Amino acid sequence: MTTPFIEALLAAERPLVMEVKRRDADGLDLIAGRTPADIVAAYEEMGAPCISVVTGRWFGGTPELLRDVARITRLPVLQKDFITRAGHLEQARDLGASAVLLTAGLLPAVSLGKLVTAALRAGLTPFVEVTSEEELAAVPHPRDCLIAVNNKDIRRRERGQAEIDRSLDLLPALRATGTPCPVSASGIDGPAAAARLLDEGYAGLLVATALLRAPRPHDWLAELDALRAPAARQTAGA
Ligand SMILES: O=C(O)c1ccccc1NCC(=O)[C@H](O)[C@H](O)COP(=O)(O)O
Repeated sequence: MTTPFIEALLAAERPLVMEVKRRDADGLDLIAGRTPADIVAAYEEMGAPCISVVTGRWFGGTPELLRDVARITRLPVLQKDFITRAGHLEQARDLGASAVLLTAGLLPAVSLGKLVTAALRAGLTPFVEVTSEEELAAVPHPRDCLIAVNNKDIRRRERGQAEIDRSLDLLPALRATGTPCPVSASGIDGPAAAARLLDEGYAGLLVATALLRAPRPHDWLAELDALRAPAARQTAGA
């Protein structure tokens, strides 16, 4: 089963989930005086197939930020927060989310299973983040989930260096689950890392800090396009 969030990403020529996030892992401002509407308009203009909104407090988010973004855009919206209960899923849907982050490393396997099932029943795409094969093995219904490898460690508040090799190493295991849209998330700091992940076979990437900090985001994306292998560009969005 695919969902609007997964379909949008799979159909995109440049499959980047572009994120609205108020603060980086060190608490530094990422917004620079822009409104959520400014950021969403820029992302839409740059061809984002989907938008992510961090509502987690560590990153300066609030539920209202999700509601505001979902009201402005017709693109499918992912909520990134510490979702641990079915009530959070209802709240996400009421605020306008199409997809919800479920962090495998923070949830006991039983809870992850219940939340994936409840999200699917509620019409929400489970965006399940993993950092290891053990966490991946605990993801139920992988064909119905979007599974993402997080290159950072949320238990360390995403501080420190990203490990892009984690995504590269885990890709065969992700594919073996049958998940329709493997995604690499967090710490993708420039066009070179993004191009490499897409060329290696990732169907989508999630990027916040690098795009929000880019002095000229269009140039960032143009460089990504130029770096991607021609064959990969042809098959993307097919
Ligand atoms: O990963 C989580 O579990 C999490 C939970 C609650 C709020 C945010 C969470 N993660 C944050 C992110 O995943 C990053 O914002 C996202 O991947 C973008 O990373 P970056 O491009 O490095 O800003």
